[in-house]
Amino acid sequence: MTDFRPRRSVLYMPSSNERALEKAKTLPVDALILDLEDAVAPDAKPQARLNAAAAVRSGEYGAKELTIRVNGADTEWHDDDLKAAAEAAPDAIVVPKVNSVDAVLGLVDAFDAAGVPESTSLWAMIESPYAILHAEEIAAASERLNVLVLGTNDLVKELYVDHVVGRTNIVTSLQLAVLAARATGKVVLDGVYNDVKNLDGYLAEVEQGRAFGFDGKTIIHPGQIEGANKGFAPSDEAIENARGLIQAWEDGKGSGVVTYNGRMVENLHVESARRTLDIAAAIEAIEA
Ligand SMILES: CC(C)(COP(=O)(O)OP(=O)(O)OC[C@H]1O[C@@H](n2cnc3c(N)ncnc32)[C@H](O)[C@@H]1OP(=O)(O)O)[C@@H](O)C(=O)NCCC(=O)NCCSC(=O)C[C@H](O)C(=O)O
Ligand SMILES: [Mg+2]
Repeated sequence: MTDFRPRRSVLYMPSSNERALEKAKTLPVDALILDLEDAVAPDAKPQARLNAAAAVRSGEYGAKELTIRVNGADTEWHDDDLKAAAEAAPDAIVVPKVNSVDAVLGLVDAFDAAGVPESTSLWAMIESPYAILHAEEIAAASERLNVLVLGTNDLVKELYVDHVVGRTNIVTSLQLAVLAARATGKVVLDGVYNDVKNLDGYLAEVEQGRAFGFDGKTIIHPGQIEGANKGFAPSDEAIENARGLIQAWEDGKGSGVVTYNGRMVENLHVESARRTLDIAAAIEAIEA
């Protein structure tokens, strides 16, 4: 696995909230989304834009991946947001409501026109029924797009449904997004959990997202960081199992069938075990 970057916990923060921007410097998240969109009132957008750009340029956020969420391409704020982001050169620009291949291609052109450096990638938010149904094409539309971000609040709104325990009414959407990411080699991040005081409900959703195959979770409050960091990292048991399985495979070279803990081991299991160890090593490196 090359170029793996942990994105277990990806924290949104309103770029208008200077206290939160300051606090985020010390929070143990893998990535930050400095928001200019929904979390920022229209009047506050110009100052939020300046704050987000200053935060990226400050060099005070350690190894965290820094991204700026601009307002959507069809809004009056988009061009100014993109210009400010281009100058600040974050790791990625997060664009909301990306619904089609044409939208991705338009954004890539807009990035070039605004002078967004090549080192800044595009994270596309998948948050409408149409985007879910076209997630694979959207994900494959450009090399520059490396992360799909689920916008489950907008998705629930667009589906005319409610937020329900277990997310039973959007399971198909979540799984289609994961399938699209895996089919195209992109990263995929789960949506946010709004009830910031309900830790048990949040942890259940982390576990569900991990089980579905998401790479990490977008979050909205510092109290959600630990759960995501733990939930999207290989457990001690998984690491130990991966090491043992690889050892059994190496020891058994030349013999026909290898077993570990009573289970058949094939090359594909060894590949999964190596992936687990690579992820664990990447997490250890950023936490060192
Ligand atoms: C949800 C909140 C409004 C709650 O805020 P608050 O009541 O102030 O929380 P606390 O008092 O418990 O905060 C404790 C301290 O933590 C800091 N804090 C809180 N949230 C953040 C944060 N996101 N980043 C950094 N720091 C944060 C507070 O400043 C307190 O600090 P201190 O005073 O020093 O102790 C609030 O959490 C919040 O605004 N969260 C982010 C909301 C947001 O960004 N929403 C937009 C994205 S979600 C979305 O819609 C995704 C998608 O588009 C979709 O459709 O689903
Ligand atoms: Mg949204």
